[in-house]
Amino acid sequence: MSAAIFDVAVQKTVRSGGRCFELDVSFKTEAQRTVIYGPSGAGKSLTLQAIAGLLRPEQGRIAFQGQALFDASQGLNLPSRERAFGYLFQDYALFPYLNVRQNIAFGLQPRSWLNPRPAQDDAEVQRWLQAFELEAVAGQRPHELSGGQRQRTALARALVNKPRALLLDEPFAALDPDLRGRMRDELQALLDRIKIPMLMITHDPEDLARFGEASLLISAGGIQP
Ligand SMILES: Nc1ncnc2c1ncn2[C@@H]1O[C@H](COP(=O)(O)OP(=O)(O)OP(=O)(O)O)[C@@H](O)[C@H]1O
Repeated sequence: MSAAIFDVAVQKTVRSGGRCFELDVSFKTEAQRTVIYGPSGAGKSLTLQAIAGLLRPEQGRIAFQGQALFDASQGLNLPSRERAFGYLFQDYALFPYLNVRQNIAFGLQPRSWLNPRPAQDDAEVQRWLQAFELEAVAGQRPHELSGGQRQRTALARALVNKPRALLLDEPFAALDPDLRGRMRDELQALLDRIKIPMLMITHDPEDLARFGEASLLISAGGIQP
């Protein structure tokens, strides 16, 4: 029997301004494309951050294709970089003072001066500039881009390091409805081409219909049965 792509069972309590939110999510998926769907404030982003290694749960375990990434009982917490996932933030989180090419190159693993980046890394940046038709705007900064170009830049940054899986936080929420449709087509074509597992969180039923080979419903911090 093959290992699940994602096998997650974690708990975390977050507190802010006197409020307390309990995340207690547990799911296992064998699908290449999984969508976690739920309302605002349900705990979607916290779940994705825990899987990416950006948020440390208090309890539980996270495994990817049979490899443990986090295991509280064993004190294991693989750093985000070693998990090697491509992460697309809801607001894209592009660096405003870096141009498109530099933003994409930022996704590459940092290397020391003793171990400089090989030339093929620049070829990788070039490859994604071409793939997403960003060459013409490669020297422009995020505020000089359209919404679609910003999203493609962020996706290119997530992909340039050849991630083992793509984690997408509301990838289309910042786009107007027209563009949303087009970018969904683009993502679908991309996933068909690169064939890496994808985990998406969204509150948009259209995303669920389109990408939810497996779908999970989350509300009030937990996955619903
Ligand atoms: N860093 C944090 N510190 C404290 N509380 C947080 C933190 N991040 C999120 N929360 C709280 O945890 C709850 C779940 O947040 P989360 O961002 O996971 O929701 P979400 O389902 O992704 O919502 P949305 O669709 O609006 O992005 C919310 O009540 C939020 O206020």
